[in-house]
Amino acid sequence: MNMQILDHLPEGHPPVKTGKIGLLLVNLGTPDAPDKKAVKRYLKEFLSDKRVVEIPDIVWQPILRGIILNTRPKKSAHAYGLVWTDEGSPLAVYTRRQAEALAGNYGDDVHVDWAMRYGNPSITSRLQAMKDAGCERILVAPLYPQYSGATTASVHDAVFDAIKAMRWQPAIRMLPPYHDDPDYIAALKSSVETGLAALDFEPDAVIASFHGMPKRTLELGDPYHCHCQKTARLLSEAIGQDLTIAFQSRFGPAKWLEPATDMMLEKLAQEGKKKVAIFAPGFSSDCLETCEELAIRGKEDFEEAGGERFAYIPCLNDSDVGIKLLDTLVRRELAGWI
Ligand SMILES: C=CC1=C(C)c2cc3[nH]c(cc4nc(cc5[nH]c(cc1n2)c(C)c5CCC(=O)O)C(CCC(=O)O)=C4C)c(C)c3C=C
Ligand SMILES: [Fe+2]
Ligand SMILES: [Fe+2]
Repeated sequence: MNMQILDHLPEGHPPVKTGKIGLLLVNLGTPDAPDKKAVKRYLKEFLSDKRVVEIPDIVWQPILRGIILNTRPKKSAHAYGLVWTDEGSPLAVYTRRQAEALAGNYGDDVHVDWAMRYGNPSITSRLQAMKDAGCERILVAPLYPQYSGATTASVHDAVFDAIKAMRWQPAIRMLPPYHDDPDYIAALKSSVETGLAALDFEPDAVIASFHGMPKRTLELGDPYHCHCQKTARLLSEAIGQDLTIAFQSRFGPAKWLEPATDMMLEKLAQEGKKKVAIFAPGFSSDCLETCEELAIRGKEDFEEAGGERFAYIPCLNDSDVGIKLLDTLVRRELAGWI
């Protein structure tokens, strides 16, 4: 498709650009800076999403504004400070690099960009920029291999909320979850095998740590838990090695999916499994939850419980296999458009 500026418009109709396609990679979001103020702003937006915290506003907002936003930002800002890079928050850095690596793969008519569900750059601003540049068709890729209401569906909501304000809406496609896609499993296999081969010890356990969710979401029919289990099973079969599944990042007093990663690390050390390798297949980029919670705190917890060797294997990020995977997934969804 060639970009055109529509001519033959009736008098009074504003000029419009047309004929382009957009590819928008979306990840969760991260604060603009590793300080209390920026973290508070980010957490307020994130934790006010009803897809994330499924408690009526009348009960939740006083807790959020009265307690959580007055206590958590300081602690979280400290954690972000430990992993912040010269280029910014790891999640934003890798998501930007993923978009940059894909840009140009599909010809001049496809604009590739990235956005965050919470914080910046916002989904609304990037969709508007694509529309202004003449994108009539947009593929949105929520970078979550496993579907959950809190992540995938929340991106869908934000995309359709954003285009609600447009008179002339682009056609929208969404990348489906890819938890059992053979290309995703092959990419994980390559990454885990490379990570394990680089170790100077043989792990007694290899842990696949997924972000947790309240247990209630499983009972309400969210497929997230099943998707995580299936990813781990397929990967375990592919690498011919047992994997220990665990769920990290518990938030709030409700019961979350189990076993919890921190408890599992303690248990393994106490059972005499003193050498472990851990990786996070549900995160397409390294972020606070992997760089700080797993690689720093997880290691400390494991060693305090008597563990001796601990290795963290990075996410797919913008590695060659990671980019090849994203390219394969995206090309499939762009079929018929390019
Ligand atoms: C990968 C999928 C994710 C799911 C599922 C998910 C659910 C979920 N998360 C919270 C609460 C928090 N998560 C936080 C950070 C965070 N979460 C994900 C991904 C998923 N979350 C990522 C990629 C990140 C990292 C962001 C970054 O900036 O690097 C945080 C903020 C950090 C902190 O203060 O600890 C919170 C809070 C809930 C409640 C939830 C499910 C309902
Ligand atoms: Fe989270
Ligand atoms: Fe965390």
